[in-house]
Amino acid sequence: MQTFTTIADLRAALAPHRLDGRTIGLVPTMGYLHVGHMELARRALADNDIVVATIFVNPLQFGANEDLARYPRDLARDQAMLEAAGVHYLFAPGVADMYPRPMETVVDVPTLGAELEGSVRPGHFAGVATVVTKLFNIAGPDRAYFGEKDYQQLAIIRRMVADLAQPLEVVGVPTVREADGLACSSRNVYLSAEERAAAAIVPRALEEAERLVAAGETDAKRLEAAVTAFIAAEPLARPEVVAIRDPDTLAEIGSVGDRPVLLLLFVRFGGTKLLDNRVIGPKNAKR
Ligand SMILES: Nc1ncnc2c1ncn2[C@@H]1O[C@H](COP(=O)(O)OP(=O)(O)OP(=O)(O)O)[C@@H](O)[C@H]1O
Ligand SMILES: CC(C)(CO)[C@@H](O)C(=O)[O-]
Ligand code: BAL
Repeated sequence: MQTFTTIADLRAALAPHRLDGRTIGLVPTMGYLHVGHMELARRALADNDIVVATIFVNPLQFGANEDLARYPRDLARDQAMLEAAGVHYLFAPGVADMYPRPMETVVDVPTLGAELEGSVRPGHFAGVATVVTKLFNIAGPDRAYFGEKDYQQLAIIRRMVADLAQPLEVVGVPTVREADGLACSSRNVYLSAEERAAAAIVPRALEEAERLVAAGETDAKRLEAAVTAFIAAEPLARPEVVAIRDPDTLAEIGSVGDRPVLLLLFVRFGGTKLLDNRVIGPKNAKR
């Protein structure tokens, strides 16, 4: 595997592959890799001739009081994991490589980006949409891989690709979990031992919601309230977003049980945010 830090070097390496008609899969990440990221890489390797992973902790998507400076980083370990998996190229630019000047041009997502996680992270999804567009422009992939764990992010990227006719396929990859059900996440390392044990409440809340719907709950607001109370019963957990939405449009919906609905959770443990979600209903029946 070759690692590049400049846009020009990555483009030079990919140009001959494109000329020879090889397909390129892109796996964008912020690094500190775990088995969830490696599942994206595995899928990309299965579908494409050449796979490019990217590691960039993107300042544009962090709010002023967020964890940009302390975001976990370990490039040598990440390189070894990607190399062992068979990834062909790693693009790991510095901030000056990606943003040599302040960005004048950005991709905004004013409606989808303002709700749910966006309501507690203003500007976050515009930062994501902008960097992902730039990574697409740099690598020119045929397919790009994103985790379903970041459901709103995946929905926004799908919408962006459609709205802007970006010439690639977006592939969503199911969430990889720890033994107790907690979704793998780079930020899990921030959790204290007590918080890590308590965090199992998050996937259990998804199970609880599924149980309530199976038991006949039909009202979205009542279900949100019940799930919020279930999470809040764990003293270390602060539920910030508990929302039932349309799985495709993320629009609010009133009733559950008659069609698949998205349950999206954003829960804080101390200073750490954890995300999870599940599509509940007929669409999810075989999961
Ligand atoms: N458990 C997981 N299963 C599948 N994909 C995942 C998982 N965790 C993250 N991803 C995906 O990996 C890509 C890169 O995510 P990122 O580097 O932000 O990792 P992360 O673990 O989500 O980090 P954070 O803890 O900062 O949210 C995203 O598309 C994300 O959805
Ligand atoms: C897609 C992404 C790499 C853009 O910075 C980031 O938001 C992430 O890791 O999910
Ligand atoms: N995993 C999404 C990237 C972020 O939280 O900034």
